[in-house]
Amino acid sequence: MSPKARTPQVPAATDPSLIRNFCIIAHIDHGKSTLADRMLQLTGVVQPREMKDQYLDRMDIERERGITIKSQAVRMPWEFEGESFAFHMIDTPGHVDFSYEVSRSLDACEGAVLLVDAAQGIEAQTLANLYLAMEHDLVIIPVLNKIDLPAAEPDKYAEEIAHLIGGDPDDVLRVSGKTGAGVEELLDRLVVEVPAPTGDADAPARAMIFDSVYDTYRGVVTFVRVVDGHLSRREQIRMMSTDATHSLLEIGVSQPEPQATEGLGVGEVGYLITGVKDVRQSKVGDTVTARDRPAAERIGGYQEPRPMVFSGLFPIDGSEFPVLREALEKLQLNDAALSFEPETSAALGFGFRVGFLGLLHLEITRQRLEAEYDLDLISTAPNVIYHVTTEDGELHEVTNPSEFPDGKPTEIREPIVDATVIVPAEYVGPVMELCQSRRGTMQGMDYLSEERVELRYTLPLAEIVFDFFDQLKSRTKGYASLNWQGTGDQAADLVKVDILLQGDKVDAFSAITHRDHAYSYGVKMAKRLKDLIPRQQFEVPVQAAVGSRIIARETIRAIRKDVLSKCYGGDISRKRKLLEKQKEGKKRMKTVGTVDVPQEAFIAALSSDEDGEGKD
Ligand SMILES: Nc1nc2c(ncn2[C@@H]2O[C@H](COP(=O)(O)OP(=O)(O)OP(=O)(O)O)[C@@H](O)[C@H]2O)c(=O)[nH]1
Repeated sequence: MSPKARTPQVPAATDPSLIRNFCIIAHIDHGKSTLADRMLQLTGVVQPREMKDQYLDRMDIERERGITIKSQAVRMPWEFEGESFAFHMIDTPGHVDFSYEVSRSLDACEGAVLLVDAAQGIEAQTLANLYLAMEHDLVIIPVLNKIDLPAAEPDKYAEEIAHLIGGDPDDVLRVSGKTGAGVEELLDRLVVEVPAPTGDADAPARAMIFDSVYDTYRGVVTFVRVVDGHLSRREQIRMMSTDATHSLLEIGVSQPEPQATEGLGVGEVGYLITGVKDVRQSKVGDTVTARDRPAAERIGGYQEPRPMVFSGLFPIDGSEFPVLREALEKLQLNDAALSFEPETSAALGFGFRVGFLGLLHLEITRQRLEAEYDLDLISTAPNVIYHVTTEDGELHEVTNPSEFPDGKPTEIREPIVDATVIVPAEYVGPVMELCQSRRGTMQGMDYLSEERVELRYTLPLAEIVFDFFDQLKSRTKGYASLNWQGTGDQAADLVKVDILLQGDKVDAFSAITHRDHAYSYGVKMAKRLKDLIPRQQFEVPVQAAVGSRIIARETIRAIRKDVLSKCYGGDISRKRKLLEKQKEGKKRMKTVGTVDVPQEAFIAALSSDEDGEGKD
């Protein structure tokens, strides 16, 4: 956080009737950050010359990818009919993987701006967020954005929105985050339509944590929304899930730079700094109370984040294992959904089995580990959670192919999701084909308008975590939007495919697939390894097997790599150099059984399909 926070004074809006807490929910790229920027400017909390695009997307990685990962709360003053109000705007992430974070932010609000791109209309993520906001009983203010675009069709999409949420198309506000048109009117409407927070000011303090950030200089910064009572600067606080107590070093609000205050009252949204360094001491979803006058009950209603996808992360340089552990521990604070435990692989050495919300979450985490902690990593193929019952009646939870029990299971269950795809009508065919090839079952189809269709499918999670979204985009020229939500599990005919080198299993390549896909996976991996592994002194069979049955085989032919053969004559120093070089080369090899495999081969084999072929 910046040490020289210079911002205009915001009235100490301890009177809850003058507070409005809201968030902006939108599909990715519909302009949430740009609208937030305009609000910061119009309310005067950020001066024009300090303004930079997407002001709130602080983290470098967010800027790089252009997406918002962490929610953040900003306080803004607003004069309306002679009274000074204080807004707390809570920024929410827009991507499908982070719906858990969205739901936490929604809990801190009474209202939501439903922002829809006037040239695109409602997309899958708009719907998903809207349903979440409705579940949280938020007042919805529908807004069409980007009305300055020549391609904008506000009338058409106002109809679409009104059709969806009820009400009159004329009530759908039209704004441009870019030019600022309509944004003042939106702020006025927020004052009028969003209810003021309610809570018992005299009750023991209760504040809920909706975000927690690890800051290198200040330690853990915890974002809270006060529900009851008052948290004061001089108080000791208590985390209700663990009963741990901490002194407050600072309490304050973001405007958006941190501004220390004397305390936070009912309905206020701000931050706490306690000086704790241990990232697990400030849990998202927890309730903060005062040590000396603690509340009796925690604030309920939170959903624990559950990882859906697991992958092994291994440092390429084995000595970086402790750095990886520390880095994961630090990321965990920012990210309540990240879980990990140590894992050992014969092929890849020491690493961690890491749980993620989805593939984007995996990718972002990996990118942060590499960028912020300077680690080089290999990740193994993502795996969902399977429940396998063996003949002895025991139930195994399998998040890693290596845990897949031997022998014949009596039942295997896999997670399934309800997926919604919104797509122009002409692409319905290709989308249905794709869903079918991924073992999908159609649940329904609705026309949002004459040209746009909402398709609903139940699909196995394992079939969509890999490249489903990419496939969907390429089959619909980028027009489809996708959202999904876990809904339970179903029995499925799944098998573990092992890859063997010279008869030895290479653990990093085992995969759990549907029986119908086992053969194509086996053939593909065997081929890949044959191409990537250099010839050895002896013949090496590369096999794919289901149980003891071999389903594919390739052979790496033998070669005697005599580096000296080219050196006729007696230049002994040159010969020595070549021998040294060959020895160096050996060091970078991993030995699997009797076969030397360059680590690059593992990395290349595990990297995603460079030839773009799908799983089907
Ligand atoms: N013409 C026009 N472009 C806009 C407007 N608002 C946003 N954009 C552009 O739309 C793109 C996406 O805007 P962002 O504000 O980054 O969208 P976002 O919803 O915050 O995106 P995520 O954070 O990735 O979810 C950017 O290129 C913006 O410049 C607008 O009112 N008019």
